[in-house]
Amino acid sequence: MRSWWGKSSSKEAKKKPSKESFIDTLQRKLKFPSEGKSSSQKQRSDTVSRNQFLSRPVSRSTSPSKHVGRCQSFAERPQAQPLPLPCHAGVARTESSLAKPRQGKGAKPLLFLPLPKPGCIQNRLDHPEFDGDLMTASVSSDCSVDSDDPGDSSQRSPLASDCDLGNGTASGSPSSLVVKDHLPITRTNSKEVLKPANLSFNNQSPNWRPMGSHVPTLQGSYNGAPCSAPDSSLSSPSRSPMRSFGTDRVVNSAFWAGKPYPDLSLLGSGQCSSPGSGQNSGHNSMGGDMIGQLFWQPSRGSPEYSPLPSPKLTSPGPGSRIHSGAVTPLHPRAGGMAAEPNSGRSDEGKKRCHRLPLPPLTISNSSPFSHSNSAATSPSIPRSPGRAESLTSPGSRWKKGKLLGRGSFGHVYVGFNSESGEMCAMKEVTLFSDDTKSKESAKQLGQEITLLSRLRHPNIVQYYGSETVDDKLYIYLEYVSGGSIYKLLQEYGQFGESAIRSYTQQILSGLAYLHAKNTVHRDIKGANILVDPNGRVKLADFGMAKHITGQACPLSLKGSPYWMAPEVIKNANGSHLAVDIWSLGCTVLEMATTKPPWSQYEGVAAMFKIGNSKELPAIPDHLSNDGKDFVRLCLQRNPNHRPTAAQLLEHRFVKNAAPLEKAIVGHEPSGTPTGITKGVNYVGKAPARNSPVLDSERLAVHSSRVSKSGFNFSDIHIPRNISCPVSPIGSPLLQPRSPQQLNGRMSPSPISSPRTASGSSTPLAGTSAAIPFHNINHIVNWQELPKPLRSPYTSGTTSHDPNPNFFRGMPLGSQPFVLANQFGRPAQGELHEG
Ligand SMILES: Nc1ncnc2c1ncn2[C@@H]1O[C@H](COP(=O)(O)OP(=O)(O)OP(=O)(O)O)[C@@H](O)[C@H]1O
Repeated sequence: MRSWWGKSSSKEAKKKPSKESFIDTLQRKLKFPSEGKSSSQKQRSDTVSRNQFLSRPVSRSTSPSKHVGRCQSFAERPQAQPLPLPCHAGVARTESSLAKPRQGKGAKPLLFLPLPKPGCIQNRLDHPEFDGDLMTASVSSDCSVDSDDPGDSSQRSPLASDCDLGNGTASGSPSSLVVKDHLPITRTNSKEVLKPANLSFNNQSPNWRPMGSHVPTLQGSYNGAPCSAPDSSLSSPSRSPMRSFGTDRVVNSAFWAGKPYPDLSLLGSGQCSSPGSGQNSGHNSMGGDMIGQLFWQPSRGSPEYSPLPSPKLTSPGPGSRIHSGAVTPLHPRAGGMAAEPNSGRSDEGKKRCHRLPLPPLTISNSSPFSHSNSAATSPSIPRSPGRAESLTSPGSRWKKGKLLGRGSFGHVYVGFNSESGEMCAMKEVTLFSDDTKSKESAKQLGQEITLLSRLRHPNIVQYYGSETVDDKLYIYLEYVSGGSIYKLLQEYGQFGESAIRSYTQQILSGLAYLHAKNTVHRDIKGANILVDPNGRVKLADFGMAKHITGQACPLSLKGSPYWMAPEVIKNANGSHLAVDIWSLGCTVLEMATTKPPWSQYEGVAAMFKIGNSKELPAIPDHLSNDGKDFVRLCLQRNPNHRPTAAQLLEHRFVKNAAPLEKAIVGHEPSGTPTGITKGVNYVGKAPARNSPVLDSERLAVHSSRVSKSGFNFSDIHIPRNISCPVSPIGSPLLQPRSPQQLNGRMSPSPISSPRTASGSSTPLAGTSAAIPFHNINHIVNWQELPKPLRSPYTSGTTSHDPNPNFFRGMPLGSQPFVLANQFGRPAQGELHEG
């Protein structure tokens, strides 16, 4: 599969010299999508980042990767230099150091995206400046994601086009679209955005600015210094003095101002791990350190590979999970000045300076993790010998843990912060140069970042932040340990109706919130809906999501075939939001039967069926009448006839859905019925506990239905012992089931892989089945589609295709020419009727 992941060493060797240019190319393409299109855009591009990138070649030329063989011991690598002595003056985070990073050798610019504090996420959402900032970013990036005002499309930026985040239908220029979507990533690499003058948050209170500037950083309105922990590229097991920079510096930093990180002086880690050290960990999916990640084949660090451990490096064993950039030297631009005291090292090019992301601060008041009471840092916490070093690490950073799953564009790992004890999901994507899929990955991830950073809802996976480290992009997300609905279906079979009701209600809740923000997910399906151990459902994978404006435009061919609405397949004009409702109906059927509708057909045939026939999919008899009615409402071919998500929340099928989360005795505030917060009906107690301040927008979204329904959980008896199809295997500490353990109902899938805890979500992600998108261009008809692209639900399908996500994320121009043939439309770019 993903040939772009696993490149041979020789390939890599060839690539390395051009790696820098690839980044250049990538950056250029991402940042200057519209170069040549208009002088103003060009000028903007120049202003934003061109100058900054001019320094790249220098640093690139000194990339350690060029000098280090993949099997070379880490200790033998050129960058394994003695750690510098602490020098606060030299490492002070100053604006000037940000704006004028050292341009010498090794001054490799990094795309640094510090993590926001969840609290600041909240703050940001509560601040109108946030929207303004997004707006600014949108304008400067030609991104259609403009207004962030939930439910108020009237306030959307007039400059926003109706083009997809990833499609750019308005422009009609695939290339430009791709570039636009890269903005959130690439802009962060611009030193321009680091200048206070460009900051949208200058007027923010100091208490809000630091972390709150993170997301805007993604949007290009960066304010303050990056906040990630500095680290050293040196993988000395002993703590580096430079990592113990004084708290005063941190406290004085504008970036850190107001940030409740008294332990900032502990940033950085003295932990050393080798690229192969992860092997010592039974559940460590990523052996080695960040260097290993960065300069070894990405796949080598994953559990499915066997990286050679460096004999010269300490292998902390189970605790040797990789720091996010734990051994990556700080880059001066990435606030790396903090760890580049004297630049005394002669070989600056060997420094891979970037700061590590901070963990998300505790969102929930009830979170067992807090920085003042961190279990992870408690000396009373028993630690295995292998973890001791890890846990005593001073760094507040994420360590890459086991592999959770693989998607089309990257791997998702558990991230663990040994300082706070918190976990996250780290989505890692390697950005190779002139690789079509790499660009597509970056684009999609950029979209995902852009959208996710604006969302905050208990039924939507929370975005924490992102950063780019060399050729890898990391997105830090709320960790939802139960896995996807798809995976649960594969492992446990169809859901009972109570679970379906509850899940559907929660999906609707998330969709209602999303749609109120004029955002359509466009890829609702079981594989993109995660479940936590309490049965709380979270919408995930916003790579296909799109913010829509009022302008009408043909629907883009985006999504997963079996869940695609007819109007999408037919490229008809229609309500964009309604496509999610159709997909939800398909997902309900998926939960009820383990398969989406029309799964008896292979992909394109199914699409043809969906798009051209008048048939409705079969609804299982065992579904209640309410359930059947709900599905029928969702699967109305005329999108205008489909109820909205908010309306569907009033449907009997979901209205009385029982929460699956068990009550925690003594934790509920008196007088507040479980699941009800300020009149907002949620399944579970997430809003009350996980969101100190509920979004007014969310309240607005749901209050109407609550008032209409007058429903109160206290009015009914809610069984607490509902069988919850939540898989404990989602726990990062548990091993996935072996194929033999799976019952006969399930079709083989990557989830059976002993190396993958959760199912890969797309056939393209299959180990050997993935087809680079550009290769799909050569496919001329369905029969030529490789097996993995065929329906995973039909009998003749090979087993390694867990998800019929055939055309998901296809670059423009590569989208179903097959469909073009089928539907008589031109086979290029977006397929528009007429
Ligand atoms: N926040 C999360 N918490 C727990 N697991 C997650 C999380 N995000 C993703 N995963 C796991 O990683 C797998 C791949 O993630 P995801 O689908 O988001 O990647 P992707 O590259 O966007 O894939 P695709 O775009 O093909 O759907 C998922 O199937 C899921 O099992």
